[in-house]
Amino acid sequence: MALVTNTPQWQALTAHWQQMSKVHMRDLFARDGGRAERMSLDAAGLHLDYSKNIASDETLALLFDLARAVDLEGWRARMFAGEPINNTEQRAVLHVALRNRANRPVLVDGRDVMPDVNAVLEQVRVFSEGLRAGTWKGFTGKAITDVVNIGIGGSNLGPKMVCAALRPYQGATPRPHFVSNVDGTHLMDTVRGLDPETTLFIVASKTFTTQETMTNAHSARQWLVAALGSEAAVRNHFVAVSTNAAAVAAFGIDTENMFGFWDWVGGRYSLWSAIGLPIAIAVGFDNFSELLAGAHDMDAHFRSAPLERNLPVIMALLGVWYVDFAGARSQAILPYDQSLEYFPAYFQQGDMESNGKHVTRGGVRVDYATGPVVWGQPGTDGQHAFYQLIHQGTELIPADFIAPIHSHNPLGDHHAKLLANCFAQTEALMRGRTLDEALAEMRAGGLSEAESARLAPHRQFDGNRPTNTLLMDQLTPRTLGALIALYEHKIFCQGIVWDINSFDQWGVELGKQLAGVILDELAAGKVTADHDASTRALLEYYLRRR
Ligand SMILES: O=P(O)(O)OC[C@H]1O[C@](O)(CO)[C@@H](O)[C@@H]1O
Repeated sequence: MALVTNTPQWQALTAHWQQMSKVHMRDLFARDGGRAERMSLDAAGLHLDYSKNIASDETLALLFDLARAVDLEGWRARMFAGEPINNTEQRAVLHVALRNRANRPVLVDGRDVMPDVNAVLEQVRVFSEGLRAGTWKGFTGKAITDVVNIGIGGSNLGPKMVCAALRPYQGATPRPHFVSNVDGTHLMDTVRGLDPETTLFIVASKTFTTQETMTNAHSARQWLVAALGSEAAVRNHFVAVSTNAAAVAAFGIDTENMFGFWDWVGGRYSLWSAIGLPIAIAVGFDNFSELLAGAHDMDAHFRSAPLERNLPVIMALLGVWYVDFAGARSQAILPYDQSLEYFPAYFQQGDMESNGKHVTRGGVRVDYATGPVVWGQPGTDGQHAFYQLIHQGTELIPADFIAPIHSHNPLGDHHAKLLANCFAQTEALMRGRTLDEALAEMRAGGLSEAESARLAPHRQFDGNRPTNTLLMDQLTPRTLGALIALYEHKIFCQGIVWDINSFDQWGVELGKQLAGVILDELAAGKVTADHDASTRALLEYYLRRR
């Protein structure tokens, strides 16, 4: 298939940006009293205001034309139908089946996967409830107080992000902990202070071969056995979440204590599967079910709403608009909720591992930009760190602002202040401050004409910086589920427009392979492989000084 850049729809958008790049959002609002209302949308408990974008009705119409030209609706149907749309691994992409609360049959190779999905969910329910009730005992007969998830990437970030986001739903115990980095400091810092008699480890790895996870799991096992004095203790203190039963058994974990999932669940889309076990343990299975239900609400919306009223589609197309036509290179995610502290990091993997691709599904090198750099952190910390660049830097950085109407911690006027900042930032980013406004403000403040003129260029803001604002009543398991699913589907839609496979991750393999070679050399104390001069010198430097 020809590259998407050759389609008339893409070319129309290129020409359209020539006009829109001269338009200021201030004027779009001034000309059109209905803009904010028309460009707002509610679905699955979320409210999206996308009116503060450098986009007119014509822009959106052209973007929807592009979506239709690439058959977004057809691809969406193919994903939900379980077709192998991950074409480099010949796999279906069915995280939607994991939260298919309607229990609609989902066929993979002619077989309904829902009975398996429901069976694992039931296993998660029984185990998590037993652990929370204290009926699952450690080796010495004590109930579990601390659960350490050992995993990395998709086997870490999702449960870690959700456990933090749903802290208000957690009791005093069991406390969730997360170890991912192969740096021994991570494991040691985590287990220091934990009681081995009341600690359970979940080894979470789809492949059960990932170096970081297996290294941490073996060290955790040693820590436990040394403390409890018996190999037999492993049975009570280790469970596994994996697709690789043989490797789980080889590690010494009883496969009775293994929670399975399937190759049609991508790592970065797996928190809805048994990878979510730490979530069910931390907040209870009912809340975990609510999380799935929220995602299912968003799935139903994504699947059935027309493109023009479809939240993930709109956010995806606006993202394409900035990346491919306005030259934006990054996308900020700015939650105004401390509980969402790991949300940007979660979607850094979700988005960048999915859409950081340079060839089309057919293997042809693209001649357009694909996935942007995704980054962010909670407001208001970010305001005092990097917002300066978003306001007055030379980069165009589209930003998503996410906030709940109600806080779980309604302390004095904290939340009003937090939200005042959130709304003020999007207003300032859109409006900016003209030179005349800057001058008038300084004169009113008593500055001399000369001083006002000198400072005015520094105090002037262009504005016209695009933002989306996403609001929800409160960050509950249900609204969080919908929010995560919204971003997942956004990523999917962008992958379809860019004609890339969003569900493989070959780009992380080369580094893994080379690390294996280097590790052997470090073990032998000698550089033997064929390295570039820089890498060779660094290895020799390290070997001389270690
Ligand atoms: O669950 P596993 O197999 O240990 O993989 C962990 C992570 O490694 C990757 O394969 C590559 O970073 C991710 O996609 C995945 O989430």
